[in-house]
Amino acid sequence: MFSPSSPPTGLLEKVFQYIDLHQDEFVQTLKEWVAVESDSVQPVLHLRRELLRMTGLAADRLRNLGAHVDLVDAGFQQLPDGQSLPIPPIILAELGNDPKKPTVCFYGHLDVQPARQEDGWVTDPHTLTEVDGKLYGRGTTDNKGPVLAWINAVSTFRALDEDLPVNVKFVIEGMEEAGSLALEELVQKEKAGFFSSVDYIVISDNLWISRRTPALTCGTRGNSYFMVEVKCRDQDFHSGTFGGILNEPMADLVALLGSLVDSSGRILIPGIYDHVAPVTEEEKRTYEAIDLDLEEYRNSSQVKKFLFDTKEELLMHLWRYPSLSIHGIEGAFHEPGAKTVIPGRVIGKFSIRLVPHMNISVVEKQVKQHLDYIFSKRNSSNQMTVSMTLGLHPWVANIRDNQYLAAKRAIKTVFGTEPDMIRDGSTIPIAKIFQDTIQKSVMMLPLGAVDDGEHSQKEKINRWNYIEGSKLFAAFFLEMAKLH
Ligand SMILES: Cn1cncc1C[C@H](NC(=O)CCN)C(=O)O
Ligand SMILES: [Zn+2]
Ligand SMILES: [Zn+2]
Repeated sequence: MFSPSSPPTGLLEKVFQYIDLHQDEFVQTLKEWVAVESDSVQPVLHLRRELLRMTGLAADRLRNLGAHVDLVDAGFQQLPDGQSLPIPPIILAELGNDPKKPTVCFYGHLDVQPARQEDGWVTDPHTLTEVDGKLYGRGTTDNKGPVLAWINAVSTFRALDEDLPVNVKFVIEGMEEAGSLALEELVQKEKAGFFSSVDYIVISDNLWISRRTPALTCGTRGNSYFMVEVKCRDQDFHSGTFGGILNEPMADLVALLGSLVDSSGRILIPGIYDHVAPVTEEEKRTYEAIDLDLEEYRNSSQVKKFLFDTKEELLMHLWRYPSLSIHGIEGAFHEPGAKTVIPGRVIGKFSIRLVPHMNISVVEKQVKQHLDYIFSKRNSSNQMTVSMTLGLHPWVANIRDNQYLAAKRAIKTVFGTEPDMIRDGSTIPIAKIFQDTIQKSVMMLPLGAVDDGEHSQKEKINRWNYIEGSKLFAAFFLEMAKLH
């Protein structure tokens, strides 16, 4: 009798064997992809050319699988300085359209964060380098490795001349790290087209909370990003000739930023916690079950002390409570040395991570009211302007959906364990957009380990995660077919 935890038999065994035998080829393709500096963050033409080249490589790979590939023109990005740069086309691809099978659509991105060896990489960030089973390189875990793992899973069925258990679609973009420019518009435009036959969406663009235990992600926080400008005049002053007779913009701004959050992490904006969903007993138990060694996590993060001492408190403050972070000050003097300047105009930047059931426009009002109040108390003659430049909703999965069940079974088969049911403190804006626009089930199925270092120096994916992850996607296809 079949049980999900029994060893793989028949087709699945053949698939796993094929993936094990061909793992060096899979790593080689990842190496070729990592070699392309597809940085979407720095707005320069030569990097946009690299992004175009990366898109071409992925499109070729998909065509070799037998997929029908559309490269959808995404127009241009307008830069603040009036220049414009091309946005790489978005790949819409499909393989199979058997009405008897479910259609699973994978979303991933080919662009990466900037990386320079001088920033503290041991190896060249664009030369995939294996050390002790760790594949170092920019984009290995975010997100080229997971995109290729999905492709490896599909290609294995093709290579074995086996029927694909599901119809597969791909949405692969090249501007995720720059805010998924043009993607929302495309999703809306293709709602009744490309997406009309999609039953499920899978995103693999976050990490486990553990180094060994796989995870399924059930929700992410949103974000609201604020800029607060304090202006005296457009030019800087000399503190020797103006110091003592001005309301200094930096003094105002530091007071404003200092009024936002206290040293225990509590946000000081009145009313901000009003709509945060209360914690239920059932929810509490989900944090207890998660595989997290607090000391190991703390040490590997090189932090002396976190704000919370228990695993449950820590996870709740990462995943289900809002947090406020101060990111930077534009216009401030920040270089080394002792310049005696009074900046004439400065912009403070901070953001509030949002959770259910916070309301973005309510948060915006509360922040503006609070800053108005603090500023008015200072009696400053400067001008303050507050704007919310980004409002991203939190996302919550429907974990009772079939695809979560299929993923759990596939994880059990490949890893022999139940997944950690996790949330993620950061935001993948497209998840909520997919859910709201095409109204189909969205699942986040991460492959990478907690210590992969996405966006950081020495980014890596473990060979084990990459190869077992390819198996996981293949097993997931088979479980989906069974459930349909
Ligand atoms: C750009 N931006 C501004 N507010 C939120 C974001 C998205 C960003 N997303 C990630 O990092 C993906 C992690 N897998 C974040 O959450 O900061
Ligand atoms: Zn990513
Ligand atoms: Zn990223």
